[in-house]
Amino acid sequence: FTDLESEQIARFQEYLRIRTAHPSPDYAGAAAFLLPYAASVGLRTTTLHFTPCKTKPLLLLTWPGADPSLPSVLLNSHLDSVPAEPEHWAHPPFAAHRDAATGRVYARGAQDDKCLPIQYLEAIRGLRAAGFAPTRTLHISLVPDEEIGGADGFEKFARSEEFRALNVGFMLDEGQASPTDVFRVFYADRLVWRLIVKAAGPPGHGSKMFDGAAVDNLMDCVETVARFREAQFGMVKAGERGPGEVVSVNPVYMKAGIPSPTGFVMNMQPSEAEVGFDLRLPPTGDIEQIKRRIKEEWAPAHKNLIYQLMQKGPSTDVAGRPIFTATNESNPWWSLFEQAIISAGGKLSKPEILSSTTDSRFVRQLGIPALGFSPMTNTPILLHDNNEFLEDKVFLKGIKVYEHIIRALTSFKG
Ligand SMILES: CSCC[C@H](NC=O)C(=O)O
Ligand SMILES: [Zn+2]
Ligand SMILES: [Zn+2]
Repeated sequence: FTDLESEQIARFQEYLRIRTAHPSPDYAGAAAFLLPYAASVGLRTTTLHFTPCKTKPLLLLTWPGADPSLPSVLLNSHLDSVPAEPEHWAHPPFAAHRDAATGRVYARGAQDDKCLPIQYLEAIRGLRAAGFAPTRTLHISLVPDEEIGGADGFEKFARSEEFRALNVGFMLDEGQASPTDVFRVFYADRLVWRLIVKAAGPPGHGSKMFDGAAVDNLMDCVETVARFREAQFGMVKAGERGPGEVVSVNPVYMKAGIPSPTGFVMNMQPSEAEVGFDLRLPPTGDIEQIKRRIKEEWAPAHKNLIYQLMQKGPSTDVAGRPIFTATNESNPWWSLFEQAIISAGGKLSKPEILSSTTDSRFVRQLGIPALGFSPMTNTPILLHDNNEFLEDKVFLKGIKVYEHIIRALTSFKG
């Protein structure tokens, strides 16, 4: 590695060592690292707050363009990470250990998405060194709380006067790693719903066989949902649909039983039981059809089941259309992005729907085009997983890719 490359890897490790994982992300630590860093590459910095306690900063970094009248380009990244269970990791999740043999940097957030701000800032450093000056203004937003839904983060930001004033024409946000040598890009997120089903039934002796116990009723629900899930997953396994193109429904918690000092009472069948599902639909998915299914098949009242269905985030854009970004000639930003990847020597896969959810949805909802992209090829998908890592060479290559992307997007005069 060159001296610069070694420094870039060290900066990545330094950021990974700041504990920005939930449930108590060190946002102050992240800001104390990122703000002077951004200033050192010549960016203007601002800190916004959308909570009264001011514990959730949103950092805004700006590289002014020669023509501030043109809509700007926004690069986004969330500051927070999901928690890690250190006992299941080969290396401590906040040590950012670099394995000398493989170059893998292990840390919570290595892929999701703490590589991004370092790559953005180092790309800007590289472009400045090459004498490049943007025509359009470039903004970077570093936002809190994406992993918990963004209510105090991008959701409030997107509704703010400060956001409107940025006059954003296009946004790039996180994507997902690619196990092959082809870059992946995402033009939509799925819609997020939460489903809670509660069962009731007569209690009874643990030894008694009878119909209609609460757990019996709940199992009916879980089995019906499992059959639907198998059919959806089957289409993914068969390669007929991408993972973002089907409805996913996964049980995420189950609750039943009568607690006792040593655990649960073992010889009583409880009168209540409950299950929670994470439910996701493609942006064009038919929620009315799913609602009918829940009412008639998954949680019918005649089986003593009641349910709550809650939507998390928007289901259409401000004009009432499904939320996705065009990936054809109708969207000039798409062509610029595609060309930038080619000029960086990369190949791009067919645009996909992301199976999970990002802050992009708040921007797309406003009718502003946004793509999900994380430049990580030949990398296993380890977001939210144990032993999350990113290889140093892949990380460094990403910096070069962003140089091409930033150059192309901020030079667009159309
Ligand atoms: C309710 S929005 C939740 C956002 C979250 N994002 C990343 O994992 C997700 O579950 O996809
Ligand atoms: Zn993420
Ligand atoms: Zn995540």
